Amino acid sequence: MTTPALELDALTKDFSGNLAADAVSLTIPRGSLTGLVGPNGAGKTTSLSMAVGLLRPDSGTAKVDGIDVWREPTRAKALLGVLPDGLALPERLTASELLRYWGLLRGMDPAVVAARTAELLRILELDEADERGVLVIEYSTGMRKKIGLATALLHSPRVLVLDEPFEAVDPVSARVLRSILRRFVAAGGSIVISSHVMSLVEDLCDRVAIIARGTVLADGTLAEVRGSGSLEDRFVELVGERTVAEGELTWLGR
Ligand SMILES: Nc1ncnc2c1ncn2[C@@H]1O[C@H](COP(=O)(O)OP(=O)(O)OP(=O)(O)O)[C@@H](O)[C@H]1O
Repeated sequence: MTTPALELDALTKDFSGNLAADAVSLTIPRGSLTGLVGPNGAGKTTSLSMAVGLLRPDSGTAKVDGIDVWREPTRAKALLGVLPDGLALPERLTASELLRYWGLLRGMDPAVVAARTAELLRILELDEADERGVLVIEYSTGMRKKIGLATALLHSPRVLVLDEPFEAVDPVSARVLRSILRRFVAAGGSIVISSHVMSLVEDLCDRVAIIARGTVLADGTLAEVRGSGSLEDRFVELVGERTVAEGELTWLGR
C-alpha cells in the first residue's frame, strides 16, 4: 500500500476534563480531497491542529507522507501547507511583504517568492489592496482567509490542511478557491478541509469524515458516507437533530 498523505492515529486531547479529541484516527489517501465536517465544538480544529504540529496531543501520532509531525517537525512541515483557524500572522505588513517574509523564513529563493507572490495576489484578487499599501491588519475576514491561503500555498506543499477555507469568502473568490484546490489535487497533491457547508463538501470532496464529541463517526468516500441520501441527512442522523420546540423562545418577536 502506498504511504498515505496524512495519517492520524488515535490523536487525543483533553482540555481539563473536556475530551476535545478522543482517539481520532483518520487516513487521507494521496490525491484525495477530504472534507471534515462536524457540529460546533466537535473537535475538528483540535484534531487538525494536532495533525499539523500546532497543538501537542496528549497521545497518538500524526504522520505526513510517513513522517511523524511531532518527532520530525522540520521535515514534516516542509511538506505541509496549513490554513489554521484564526491566523497568527505578522499583520502590520502588506500582503506582498508578508509573503516575502514567509517565503524567506521557509528558505525559499527570493526571486521565486517574488514571482509566486505576484501570481497568488493577482489570482486571489488581493493585488489592488497590496498596491495601495493596505496592511493585513486592515483586511476584511474574507481577505484574511485569502492571504492565509496564499501563505499555505507559497512553498508548493504536498499536503494542504485548511481549517474552514471558505468561511467569509465571497462567491466569486470561492469559485477561484475551488479551482485552485482542484488543480492542486489534479497535480498529485492531497487536501483536508473542514467546513460547515455540506453542499460545498459534496461538490468538492471525494472523501468525507464526520466528527462529533471528539470521535470520528463516519469516514470514507462521499458515496460510502452519505449512502442513498444527502450528506446533510447523514450528518443529522449521526449527530442528532435539535429543533426549537413550540414553547421555546416565545418572547421573541413580541
Ligand atoms: N485551547 C483550548 N482550551 C480549552 N478548550 C478548548 C481549546 N480549544 C478547543 N477547546 C474545546 O475543545 C472542544 C473542541 O473544540 P474545536 O475548536 O476543536 O471544535 P470545532 O469542531 O473546530 O468547532 P467549530 O465548528 O465551532 O469551529 C470544544 O469543547 C472547545 O471548547
